[in-house]
Amino acid sequence: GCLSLGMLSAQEFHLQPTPQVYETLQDSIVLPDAYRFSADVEGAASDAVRLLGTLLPDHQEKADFRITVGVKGDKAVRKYTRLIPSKAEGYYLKVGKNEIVIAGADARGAYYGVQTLAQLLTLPKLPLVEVTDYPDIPYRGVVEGFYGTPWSHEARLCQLEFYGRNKMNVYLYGPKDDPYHSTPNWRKPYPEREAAQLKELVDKAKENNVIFYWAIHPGQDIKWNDEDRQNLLNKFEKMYQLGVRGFAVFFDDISGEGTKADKQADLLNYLDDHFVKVKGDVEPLIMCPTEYNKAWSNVKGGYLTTLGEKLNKGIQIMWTGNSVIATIDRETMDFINPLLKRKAYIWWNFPVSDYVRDHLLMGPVYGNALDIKDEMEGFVSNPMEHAEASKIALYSVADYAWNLSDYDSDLSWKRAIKDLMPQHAAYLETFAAHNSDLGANGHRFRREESVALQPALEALLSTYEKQHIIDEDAWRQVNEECCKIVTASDILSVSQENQPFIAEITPWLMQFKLVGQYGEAVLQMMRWAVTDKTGFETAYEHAKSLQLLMYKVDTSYNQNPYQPGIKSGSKVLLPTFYALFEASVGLYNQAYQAALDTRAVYMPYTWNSDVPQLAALPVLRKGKMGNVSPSNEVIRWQAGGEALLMMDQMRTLKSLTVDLGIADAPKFIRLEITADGQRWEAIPLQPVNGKTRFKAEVEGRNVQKIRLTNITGQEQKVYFKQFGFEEK
Ligand SMILES: CNC(=O)C[C@@H]1[C@H](O)[C@H](O)[C@@H](CO)N1CCCc1ccc(F)cc1
Repeated sequence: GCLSLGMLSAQEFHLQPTPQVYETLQDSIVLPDAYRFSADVEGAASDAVRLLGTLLPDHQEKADFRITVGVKGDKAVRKYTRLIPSKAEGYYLKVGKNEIVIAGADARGAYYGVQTLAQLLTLPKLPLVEVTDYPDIPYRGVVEGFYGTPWSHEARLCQLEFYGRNKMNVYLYGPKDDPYHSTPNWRKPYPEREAAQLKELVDKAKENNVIFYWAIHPGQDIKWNDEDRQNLLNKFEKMYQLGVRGFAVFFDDISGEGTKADKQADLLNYLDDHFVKVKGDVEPLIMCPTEYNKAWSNVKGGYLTTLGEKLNKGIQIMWTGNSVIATIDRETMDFINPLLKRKAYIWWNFPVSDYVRDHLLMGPVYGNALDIKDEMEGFVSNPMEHAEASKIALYSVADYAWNLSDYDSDLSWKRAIKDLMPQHAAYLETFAAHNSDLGANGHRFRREESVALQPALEALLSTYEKQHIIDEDAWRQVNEECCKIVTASDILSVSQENQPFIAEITPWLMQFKLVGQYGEAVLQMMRWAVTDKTGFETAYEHAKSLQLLMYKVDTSYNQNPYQPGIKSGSKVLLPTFYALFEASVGLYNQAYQAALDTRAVYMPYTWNSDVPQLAALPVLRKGKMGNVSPSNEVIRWQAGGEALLMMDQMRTLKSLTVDLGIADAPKFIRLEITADGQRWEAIPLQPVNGKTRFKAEVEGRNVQKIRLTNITGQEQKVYFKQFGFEEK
């Protein structure tokens, strides 16, 4: 089931999301078990009244403590009218000595007022407060819009309750890999079981005051004719019958006919005029454009301006920012809003990790501007396929979107962790602090990692590498953290506090523990490198065994075809331990005229390129296989640009495959190999699947380097879908 807010003590208490105006008076009360209730029960505040009923014991008529709930205009709250903010979803909340008042600007505002009261009721004593509150951004929430395994039904039910508590008011259902959402089965109605589950989600969303939008992704094969327009209308009608009252059309990640702006606009306007306006009880349409970020847009081509001019004013248009994965600032909004002739509705691609599937993004939500609350129509987060793990970022997205100017990314992150696991928050914070970066990736989007420990790690490494001495204070801090890492990993892995969450992150907990143990072993190696030969050798063997164990975890779990494996502490922690390992072995070899292998990571392949987007891609090795991680970005490969795969020594190949997402790759890209680094030999690319995949005949060839060069004399735009080889 879903988890409720854990007990919080008063001094650390903070309302979530941060209210606009919030005054705690010095005193507090104990809520009496009898109170008089006045509300227009059948009125607009019915959701608020229902939620309040779940929070408070049954009330009795005769009592002097009064609880009043209503919406502006209700008789019950008439005398508070001027205290109610005149902002959509706003509310006034007062806890007084003998009364509680919740007066909403509208129904959802009253509901949010009760959600805030619900947080106050978790305190040991109910503080006297006055809250005047309302959201900065009109639409706040989540778009389930990622590639990969869609969230489970249970996970979605839990998410909706989380959104209700955190005042998120939208959930857009648009999982890229749901066949009935996208090409070609968008035309088909859901089978009975899925339909029943969607109906349950719609009901759960309503219960939590979340608008459930069902999105359709027809663009890859839609025909611009009456038949397909009717197909789309029919599907929307089916979803309407399931209770859906919010609809979206996503035209992202498509090619061909479906990308035409005027056709898209005609379709959306038709749906607006003949479905939304006819039904009368459906939210304004949302659309995601094909050019959904600045890097991919061609303003002169007129796609965005055509949408801006042609789309009915009420239709909301999504935007991911200056690139696919980007933080949002004023410059971003100043670019797009004039083109769309309306405020863009931000689709924020974080913490989505479908392009770095071996990493978890558990760090703070930071980098979005705090002064752009009037520039956005909506702000929704595209999360990870790990629903519970995404809640850390989603909690802070809710916090940011409700009140931008008071947002503090680090405080919000700490609160998000406490909200997810109240009892084991300290352990979860240790885990989240070191599992936050994405690793090298085609979008070149990175996050900070191990922030608090960085100074000690840097001091320890630089002192040791430069002066061959141990900075004792740094050594102690790092050793303490390694101990915490091992402890936290074990305690979290058996925690009963949120089992679905632990199930999602267990492989990463295993890896994280090994990183901590590896750190401990390396710290011992440093300690004994020149003082205790036997002690060093034991620690060295232990470190080597832990390296192998980390490799085993990374090649056994999460073996998806995109970014397989399990990475933990990959940006700062582990690289520092690798460097300390190599330095200490170097010192030992010198001290004892030994020749231990200093290499920490056995990575025989190196990849680099003068094509910036290619240079950013990580190279992976698994057994005899090597490949460069695919890039989801369109690669702009300049004339003469080249990419090099270098082996640490001569190696004999068995096979080599290339897929650049274009059918005539051999015309653009030359593939060459060399055994001695001097003489290069071009190897022809032979089509494999009659589409965009090619193989090079390298069976038995001795190779030290492989080179790919753009030989067309001009820039080429290609995808880097696959570059892999196998050794004999
Ligand atoms: C607003 N819509 C999107 O952001 C679309 C997609 C999905 O939502 C995905 O979750 C997200 C981040 O990976 N986007 C990346 C797109 C990559 C991509 C790049 C080049 C391609 F050829 C295909 C896909």
